[in-house]
Amino acid sequence: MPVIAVAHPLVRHKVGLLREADISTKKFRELTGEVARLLAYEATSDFPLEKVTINCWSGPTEVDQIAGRKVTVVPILRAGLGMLDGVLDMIPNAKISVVGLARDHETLQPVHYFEKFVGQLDQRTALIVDPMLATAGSMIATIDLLKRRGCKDIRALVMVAAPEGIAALEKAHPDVRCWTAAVDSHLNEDGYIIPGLGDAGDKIFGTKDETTR
Ligand SMILES: O=P(O)(O)OC[C@H]1O[C@H](OP(=O)(O)OP(=O)(O)O)[C@H](O)[C@@H]1O
Ligand SMILES: O=c1cc[nH]c(=O)[nH]1
Ligand SMILES: [Mg+2]
Repeated sequence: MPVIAVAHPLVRHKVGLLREADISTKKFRELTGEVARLLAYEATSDFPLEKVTINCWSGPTEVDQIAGRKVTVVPILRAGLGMLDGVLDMIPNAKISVVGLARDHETLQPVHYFEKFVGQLDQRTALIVDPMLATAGSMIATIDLLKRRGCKDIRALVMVAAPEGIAALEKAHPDVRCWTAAVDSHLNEDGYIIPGLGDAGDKIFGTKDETTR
């Protein structure tokens, strides 16, 4: 099942708070970070462990550590930056790759304007972060870029997904799992998720567009 709706009560509660129409930029950023931490926790639950012996206060002791996994977090600009710190709180040694895409308001197609990837993508788990999976055009384009560079373990973390985007993502990349905090009803005629969050990028950056909030 490539799209996993996280049912944890904390996640569901926080997504509900994010939907308040008059939410402040500060509160939206804080909640986005908190949801990102919880999604990262869920999406890493199968990371393998290995035993190592450390010097504990009581003497040599065998403990678990994550087995040599290299991770790159991939925020999709701009809105993905709002989730970056939350994921890094959980995986502080992760490297960061950045993809810049902006949806054309008429065609809804993602327009590519920036990319900077870390090396050794063939050996890394990529955790793509973007609050919104609407048509999934931006997510599919980012996965295409990662796969072209040899990345094989690709996971996506989103806060709200539309059924249309889920279907498109499952068709284009059935091997990629996507964790979402909510699956919403549908897209409106402008490609916005209903009920959704409005324009997540504008809310995180404080560039509120009165027509989409
Ligand atoms: O699934 P899609 O139909 O591609 O839509 C989702 C994309 O749209 C939003 O970004 P936007 O293009 O508005 O850019 P921004 O983050 O700079 O605001 C959002 O953050 C996703 O990247
Ligand atoms: O609902 C949506 C769809 C795309 N981008 C957003 O920020 N919100
Ligand atoms: Mg936007």
